[in-house]
Amino acid sequence: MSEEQMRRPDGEPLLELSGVTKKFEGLVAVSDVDLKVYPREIVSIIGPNGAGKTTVFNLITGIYRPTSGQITLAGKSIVGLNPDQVLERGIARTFQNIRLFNNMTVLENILVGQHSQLKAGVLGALFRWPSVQREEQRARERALTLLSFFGSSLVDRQDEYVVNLSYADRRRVEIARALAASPKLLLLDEPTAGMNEAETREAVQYVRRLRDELGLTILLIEHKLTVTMGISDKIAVLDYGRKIAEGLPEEVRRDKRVIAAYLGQSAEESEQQDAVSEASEQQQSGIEIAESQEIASEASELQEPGGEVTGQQDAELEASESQEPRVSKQQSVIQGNERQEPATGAE
Ligand SMILES: Nc1ncnc2c1ncn2[C@@H]1O[C@H](COP(=O)(O)OP(=O)(O)OP(=O)(O)O)[C@@H](O)[C@H]1O
Repeated sequence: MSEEQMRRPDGEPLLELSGVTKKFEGLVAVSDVDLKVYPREIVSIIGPNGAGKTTVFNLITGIYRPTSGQITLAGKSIVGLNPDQVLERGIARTFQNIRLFNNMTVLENILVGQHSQLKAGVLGALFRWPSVQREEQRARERALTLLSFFGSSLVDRQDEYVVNLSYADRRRVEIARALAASPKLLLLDEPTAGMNEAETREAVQYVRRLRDELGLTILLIEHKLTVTMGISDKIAVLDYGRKIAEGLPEEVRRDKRVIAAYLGQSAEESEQQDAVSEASEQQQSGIEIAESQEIASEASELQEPGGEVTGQQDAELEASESQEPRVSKQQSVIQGNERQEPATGAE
């Protein structure tokens, strides 16, 4: 029995990608990727900017349709489903750039997430039939239960406009909204982006609790390697759209192809770019964190001795995560094009 078979969790994969390829005209964004995610696993996808991570998320969630290959959830194909249908099947996600309704309250945002599960029709909502009122009451109670997963502070702020929340709180609300759809599989796109060290530590804990207490299976994209290494059962590494490595965090950390994929520039260049990118991220989120503290602490976390990866290599690895995309022109296309290819009906 191979090592992979020995440590493979029991049962069938919840999510399986087989030979998935996505081409955008001349560009192969994702190339022949295989990935199995078993129930209750936390699996991370990492890779340099432009490696294809977000495209994989967009393929799984029906924003894009694979050029070729198969994607199954619990053994059934989800290729060709649109994003709402994928959500109904049990895959919810959060976004790298938080997508909440800023002019709605915390509670209202969660209620929107439950919308697809409510039965009240237009007439019922208009005339406020008792059955509708009862359903609304249940939805509110459930929304509060979901918020309480993150402690009492968000429950206390349920009537606050989302725009007034800290960046970390908005990320929590976004996860609570994703949970409102009762997913089996949760896709988290950079769940700790823009967070300070303490918030990041807390986020790591609640990602674990999502699995341990709610039984969710989690696939995440995360740029902070300290987070990924600490939290993942398995890590898949993409580079130029190809999966170049997959395995336990320790295996991936020592993989020569992975190190080579990350080490494209000098540590000094990387650190400068990292500082600029961290600063703009913090500014956008409105969080005032001493950028130097963040960088210093990231660097010190990465200075653990041992293994084939030296402290410097590791710092370079971390720093290079924030470099500009390799294909910056195309990168700008992503933002505008993300929804330009709505998937058609189910296959
Ligand atoms: N809609 C699109 N049209 C054309 N090219 C695209 C589109 N979406 C993504 N790409 C290209 O596909 C490649 C992979 O992009 P993707 O956003 O998936 O990478 P990533 O690993 O998520 O990067 P990052 O870490 O910077 O978010 C990039 O070269 C990108 O420019």
